[in-house]
Amino acid sequence: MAPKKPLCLPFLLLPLLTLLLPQADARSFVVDRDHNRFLLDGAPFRYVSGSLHYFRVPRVLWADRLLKMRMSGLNVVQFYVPWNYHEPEPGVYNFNGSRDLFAFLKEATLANLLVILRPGPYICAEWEMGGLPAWLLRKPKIHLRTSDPDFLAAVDSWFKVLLPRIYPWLYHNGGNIISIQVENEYGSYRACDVSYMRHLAGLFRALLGDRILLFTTDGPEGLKCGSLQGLYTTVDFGPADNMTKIFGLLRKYEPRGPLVNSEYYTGWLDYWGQNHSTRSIPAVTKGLEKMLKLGASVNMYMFHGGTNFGYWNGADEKGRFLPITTSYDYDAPISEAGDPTPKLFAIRNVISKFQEVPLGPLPPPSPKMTLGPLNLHLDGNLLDFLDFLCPQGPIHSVLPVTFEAVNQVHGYMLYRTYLPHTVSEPTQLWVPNNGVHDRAYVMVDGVFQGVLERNMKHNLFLMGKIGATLDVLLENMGRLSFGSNSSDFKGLLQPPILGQTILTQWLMFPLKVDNLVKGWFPIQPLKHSHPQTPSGPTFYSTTFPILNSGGDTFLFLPGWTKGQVWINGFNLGRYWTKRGPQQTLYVPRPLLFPRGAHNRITLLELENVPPQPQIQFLDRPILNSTKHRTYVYSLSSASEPMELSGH
Ligand SMILES: CCCCNC(=S)N1C[C@H](O)[C@@H](O)[C@@H](O)[C@H]1CO
Repeated sequence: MAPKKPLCLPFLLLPLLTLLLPQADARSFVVDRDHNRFLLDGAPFRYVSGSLHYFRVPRVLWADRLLKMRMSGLNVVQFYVPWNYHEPEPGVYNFNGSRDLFAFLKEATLANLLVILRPGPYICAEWEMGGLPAWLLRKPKIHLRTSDPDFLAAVDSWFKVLLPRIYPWLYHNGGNIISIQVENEYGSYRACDVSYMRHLAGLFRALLGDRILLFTTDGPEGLKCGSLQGLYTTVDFGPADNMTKIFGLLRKYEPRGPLVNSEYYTGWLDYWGQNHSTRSIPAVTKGLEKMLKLGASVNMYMFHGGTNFGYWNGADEKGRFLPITTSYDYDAPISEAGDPTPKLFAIRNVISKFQEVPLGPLPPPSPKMTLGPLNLHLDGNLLDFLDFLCPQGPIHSVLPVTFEAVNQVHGYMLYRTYLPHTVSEPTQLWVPNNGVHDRAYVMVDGVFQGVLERNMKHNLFLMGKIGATLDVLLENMGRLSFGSNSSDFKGLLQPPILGQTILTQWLMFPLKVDNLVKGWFPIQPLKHSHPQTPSGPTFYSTTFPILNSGGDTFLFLPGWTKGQVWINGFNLGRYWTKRGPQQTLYVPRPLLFPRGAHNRITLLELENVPPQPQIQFLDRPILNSTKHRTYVYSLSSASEPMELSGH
């Protein structure tokens, strides 16, 4: 629903009223440079905003999260628009269900929250490829985030679809969007292509008109290259940063107008294999109070983080490739499960010193559910399902090709060849130039040999007879969302070498695992032609009813290694119990069928299953376990876990 038209007064009354009343229809949000503030409808306005990403929360929970943000004292919600979430293929658009951006805008209105929109085209956000669609890489030489004509053509095409749909939602048109960000921390990107930024600014102006406030956001080191004449300059920094110094730097770009921190970090992101990140409540509230005392407008990043469901996590490059975890809890004021935390109440208390906070209690934490342990049964080795996973059959090439070259965006692709000679002694298999993007699971005649991993594990040793089938399952762990200026292609980027032999003649099977899991389970594989060893890529599943009315819950996979989970066909995301720090996956209650119906859980375990293939549903998350442990929780949620073993 587009916003309502302004009230239509009987035309005889209007001239009189416009003389008597301030411009009743003069909806406006502007910068007042004379008084270093914003004006909303002509009155001084300071926003206290929070980031919530609709693409990380099931649609049925949007209203709940936005209400909690409003009740926390916020008056604005800030969010990105991921291009790749809405244009999965060139010219194919999806604004449905949990991708219905306009339904989210309406929910924000209903929650009495104004909106700061950040449509990119690049958004970073620890999101797959920073929001850019992977299909851009089908032109391998494309220069992302520059005035490369191929890149700009795709950007123009996308924004000519999106921005006209945004136009009615602009505040002065009756909507709730008060400002729009152009690009994202462009000053942190080595290209520093000012004509690209000018192109974007011109496109936004052409499609959104000249009244909407357009702005940029950069870290302090990025202001030089990220700011642009005609776009309001804002900055981002966290509790530990030197606010006086940074705002002083900002004043070099915006000598007058309100100070704005567009991303005040309330927590931080997590990487698989690194320690869980937190930010202390005193540090966060101290910095917030100092900014509000300065009269600054602030957006807290994140106020509610949510989850990287499916394959949507991104990755950073900090010395090595670091994929982001499935949980985007971010140690945010509202937890991943949507529960108010002590940090929220502390922030709410600070806000209440500066502006009115809605009366009434915050909604309580949602009901939680424990269940299990549940035994999972073996459905079959992934190789047994190849006909279902790749119904169109393989692509042949002398040398292996990338995911992008065969239009495979997410997930997995199987690379198959045959041993050109017998290797009767353990012989090294490796891929030159760190060319495994990102993890490879190696089988010989269906028997799991081990793993190769980008930056981490460059070789393994195997034996086999001439003509034996060598299968290399490649996993895309999420494309770089920050740091690298190069395109993050996925798959085998170089032909593997066995001993001294470059392996050629490859069959590539792009795998549609989600279609299989959604469609046919439990299916019986056509043949169990592969040894049913509980190692290597294997499907497990079971069904289960929920007790009484159920609740939110956290899937715990003690003893499992790494893989993907689906519940009732919904791709819950990646687990990596062995590496951590995340040990549980958030399961929103709405994903589960009510009491009596049977829910189905399916796992694709990529490496090794525990001796007893069991799972549990806990009533609390485990996000900071840096050791692989095995716990058994008693069914009563009050008890602490008993640690069975540490290894
Ligand atoms: C390790 C730094 C990753 C770069 N990202 C940074 S600084 N951030 C700024 C960026 O604009 C935002 O989208 C988020 O990505 C945020 C971190 O949560």
